[in-house]
Amino acid sequence: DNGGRSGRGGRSGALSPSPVVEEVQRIDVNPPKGTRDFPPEDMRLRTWLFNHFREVSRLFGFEEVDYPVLESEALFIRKAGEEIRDQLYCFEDRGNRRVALRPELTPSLARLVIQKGKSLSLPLKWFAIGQCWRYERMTRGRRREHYQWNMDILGLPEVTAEAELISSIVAFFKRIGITESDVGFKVSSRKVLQEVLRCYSVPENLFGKVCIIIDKIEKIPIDEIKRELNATGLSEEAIEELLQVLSIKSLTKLEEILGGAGEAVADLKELFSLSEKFGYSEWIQFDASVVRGLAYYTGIVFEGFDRQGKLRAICGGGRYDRLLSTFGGDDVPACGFGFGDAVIVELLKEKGLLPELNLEVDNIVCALDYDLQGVAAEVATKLREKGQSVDLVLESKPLKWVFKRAARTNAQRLVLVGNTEWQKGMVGVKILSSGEQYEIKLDELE
Ligand SMILES: OCc1cccc(Br)n1
Repeated sequence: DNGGRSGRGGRSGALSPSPVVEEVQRIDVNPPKGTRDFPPEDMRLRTWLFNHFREVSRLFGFEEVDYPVLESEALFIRKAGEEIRDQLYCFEDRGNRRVALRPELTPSLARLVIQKGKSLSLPLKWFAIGQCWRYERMTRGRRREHYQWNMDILGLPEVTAEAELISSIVAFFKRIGITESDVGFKVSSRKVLQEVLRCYSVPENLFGKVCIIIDKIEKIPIDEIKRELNATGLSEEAIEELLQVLSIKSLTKLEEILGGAGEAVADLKELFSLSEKFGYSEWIQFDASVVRGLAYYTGIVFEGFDRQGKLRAICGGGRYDRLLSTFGGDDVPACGFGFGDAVIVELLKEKGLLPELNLEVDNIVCALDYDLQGVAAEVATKLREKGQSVDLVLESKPLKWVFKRAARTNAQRLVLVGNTEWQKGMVGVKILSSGEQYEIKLDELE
């Protein structure tokens, strides 16, 4: 069915009017609230960003993995009061199963590692770039989906794993022109909190909840923080001491307060020493107030921030040694990070570092007469088999139109198939940047 279009060489694209035109209500052509389309120019930037994510992951010897966007809701039900839980994009499917669009990738990784069990050889280094979802009341007009790059190392209890992960993020920043004067990493350890809470014999099961409250320290008033901490059962004294410790910005000071025997100080000292060896010590700073907003972190935590303080956290991660056992699996030491696709673009805009990405095509091939459409297809196929991209004009168009399209698509070369030349087995070529033009035998066309 040619859709009512006229025959060969006729005006293409014109549909013969249907006999009865019923009034069709126009659908909402915007994507659902909080979601984005990626038209070509936006997709070029996303592809550019993801290619850097992938190249860094390759340089660090990580293997790519992925999981379903849809997971069992149970994977994300944690009782620590996390925002990610309150905003879970969950529903009951037609089989009456409780399911959710993943709000993060780490629980899926844990699920797959448990599923694979002993067949996996540790340590494993996996990376993923996946779309993650949250259902937030649109009052705040924030997005409901973003793409996250995750890198995770499982099976390594040593702090070298965290040091390697931060190194990979630094490598990414450097590739796109971001320096340590633009961004830094605030680094701490949840063991700092643990050691303080232990002094006040706070039960371990409160640990996640306390962390989630403290993660809000810069987002809600301090009195609200104290009230919520109090509501978990912490004494006034414990709360005061906790807030004191959280304001510490130097490891030396931390050691004075906690003593030198604890794991928190030892881990952090080792990380800062490794950062010298990795060559990114200028990028990181100790900041005891960093706890991150996910309940399952158990050790070192870190977050990338813009030094101008204009943007939300760029990325974040840490150690989560106990996550697998919360799903009934055997614990495996683990650490990883998530890096969203939105804040980084805001940062690149701020810094004037957005790349110029234009559509590029090597050739535009056009038959000057519709009878030569087959020959044009032959030319296009030959060039494509040589690895050259070809925008083949699939209809009869005036040369003016072809030149206009060549300019818009930034075609490097125009190949014209015309009767005169084709009688001699030749095609016409025009190099669009220089204007140089010549005839050439088809089998000599490179
Ligand atoms: O960073 C939290 C988050 C999770 C899912 C989707 C979006 Br947008 N943001």
